Amino acid sequence: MAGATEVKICGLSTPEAVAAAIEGGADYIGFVFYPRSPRHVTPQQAALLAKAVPASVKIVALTVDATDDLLGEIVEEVHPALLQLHGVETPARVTEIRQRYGVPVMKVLPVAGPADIAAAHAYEDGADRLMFDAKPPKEKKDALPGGNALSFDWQLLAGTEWKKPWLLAGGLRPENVAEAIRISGAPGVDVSSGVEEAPGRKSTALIKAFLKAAKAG
Ligand SMILES: O=C(O)c1ccccc1NCC(=O)[C@H](O)[C@H](O)COP(=O)(O)O
Repeated sequence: MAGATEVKICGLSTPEAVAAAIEGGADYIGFVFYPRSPRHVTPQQAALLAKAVPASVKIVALTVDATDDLLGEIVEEVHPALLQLHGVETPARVTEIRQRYGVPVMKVLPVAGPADIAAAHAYEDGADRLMFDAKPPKEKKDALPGGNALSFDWQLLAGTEWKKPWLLAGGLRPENVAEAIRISGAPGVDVSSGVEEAPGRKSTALIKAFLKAAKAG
């Protein structure tokens, strides 16, 4: 996809939101398998939603330190193109998951400062893709590992080089995504809260506006 920014719309849970992402030109759509999330879907619900997704749009299954049983069920029911690992999975666990299920993996790295960017290099060999997302707020004890509408300093990624394709996430919205791409140099972006009317409730208009702004950016 040289030249065009890849876009992932995450946390979809209705046929309307899935249709808006496809119509708007999303490259990836994400389903969240994490019961604490307002965007959580079961593998069976995701499998139904996935029926409307053309092969040109990749389905991403997002899990957080998932057990092998859950990963196996998701792979069997949903047939994702990518497993997004959003927990504290080690490089060894990332490699193990990739080998066990034969599905490419995207490891998410939480970022608050330069040390987090440096630490991400440990995942370059084992993961197929990387995603840099804002670190959850420390002061909020029950904060989710992602989907917090928080951004980090995009400049931290400017000029960095990676062996694998990567996405920028965290606090992106239709109004700021072009600037985020320009500053960070991100080849891909991901959004959840920035295309919602309320936590877990996606706006079809915001999904389309985000895609338009990111693809133009
Ligand atoms: O979105 C969630 O509810 C979620 C829950 C647990 C782990 C990860 C989660 N989301 C991960 C994503 O890929 C989000 O799109 C990413 O964190 C950006 O979120 P936002 O800042 O809300 O756009």
